[in-house]
Amino acid sequence: MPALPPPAPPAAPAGDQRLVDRFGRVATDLRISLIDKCNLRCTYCMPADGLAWLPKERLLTAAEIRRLVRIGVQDLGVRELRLTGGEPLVRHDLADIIAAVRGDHPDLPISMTTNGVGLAEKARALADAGLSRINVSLDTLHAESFERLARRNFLGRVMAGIDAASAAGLTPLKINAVLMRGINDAEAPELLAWSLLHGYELRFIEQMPLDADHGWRRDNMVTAEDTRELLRGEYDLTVDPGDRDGAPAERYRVASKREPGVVLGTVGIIASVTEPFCADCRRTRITAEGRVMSCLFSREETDLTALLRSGATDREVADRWRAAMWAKPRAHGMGHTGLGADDFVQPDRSMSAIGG
Ligand SMILES: Nc1nc2c(ncn2[C@@H]2O[C@H](COP(=O)(O)OP(=O)(O)OP(=O)(O)O)[C@@H](O)[C@H]2O)c(=O)[nH]1
Ligand SMILES: C[S@@+](CC[C@H](N)C(=O)[O-])C[C@H]1O[C@@H](n2cnc3c(N)ncnc32)[C@H](O)[C@@H]1O
Ligand code: SF4
Ligand code: SF4
Repeated sequence: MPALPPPAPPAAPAGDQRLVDRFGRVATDLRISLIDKCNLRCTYCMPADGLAWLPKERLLTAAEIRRLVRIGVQDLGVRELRLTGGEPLVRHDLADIIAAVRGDHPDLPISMTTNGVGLAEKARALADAGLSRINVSLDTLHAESFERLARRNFLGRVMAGIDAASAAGLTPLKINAVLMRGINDAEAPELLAWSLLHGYELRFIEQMPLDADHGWRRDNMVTAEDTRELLRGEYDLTVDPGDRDGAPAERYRVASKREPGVVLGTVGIIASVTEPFCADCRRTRITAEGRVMSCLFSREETDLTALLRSGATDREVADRWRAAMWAKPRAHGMGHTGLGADDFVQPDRSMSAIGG
């Protein structure tokens, strides 16, 4: 944490209070981590044991989250909200938070990224509360690989969660898969076949250096090109001509090699390491304890909770948030892209504690 608040951005033109940074980017996509706690321990994210959870009183309350979203949307130009974690389903007041935000913003797209454990029991209530759509993380269709990757034996619960979310209309439903060399990379075509069959949009995510164990190695990760190569055995891929619109995922149209030209659906690849998209980044993040992280790899965090709890006005909160975003680094938490470069420093926190 910096000792002082970050430098203030220049005075905005009247009426323009957006979250701009020094490189001309405008953050419109708000990601809030609801809780740092998780019921899985994916090897690329959390350690096998340990990692103390934040005490409850340090988490943003439902009312604070509602207020931050209101300030973001009404004053700072936020246009979409993503709820994440840790595992957002672990938060007991999740449906209440969604309902409160939905009540304030009838047209705001509200999505959630989840590991799917417990989703079967909650999907309908979340949809009724006003959740728009959902992304579920699923790296493998095999129980043994699931247990190796997540260190828990919950594949059946995740599958049931995906079914329930689909039935509840939380669509388009996207599946996030991190490929790990020698564990689930050979499964890439099978995961795609399964997703196409069910009408889910699969995205393969390059593993980033955000694991608590600091075990990431650039020369051992499965790259976007490796992934395309794995898929090319079974499918033809062509870049989707649609506007990417700041999305991390590059989308590809998928055709079967057996019936060339017949488009079966799409697949996305999120190549944060080898084909970074920082130049068009539109993200602003708030951690579960209410700190703004202007970049996933920021080493500076700006606390809003103390302001919220000290009677600050909306304007004061918005100004602090804008100042944090003004200081956003160019890319990958530094002045250039290069995860794994000599001058890259991995954040102390794991992905689960930042909010993926
Ligand atoms: N480098 C980088 N990677 C990100 C960022 N946001 C998300 N990701 C990666 O993309 C993965 C998928 O993120 P999701 O939470 O599903 O969100 P999304 O892909 O932006 O969302 P939609 O396509 O709109 O549903 C995350 O697990 C991260 O690995 C970001 O700002 N920077
Ligand atoms: C941190 S999790 C939080 C939400 C929820 N627990 C889940 O797993 O979907 C969000 C996303 O981050 C991804 N993720 C976690 N660690 C990662 C890493 N080191 N590199 C790339 N993606 C990662 C997960 O696969 C997941 O899709
Ligand atoms: S990726 Fe999601 S499910 Fe896996 S340990 Fe991290 S926060 Fe938990
Ligand atoms: S690494 Fe930082 S700048 Fe690059 S896309 Fe992610 S959040 Fe944006």
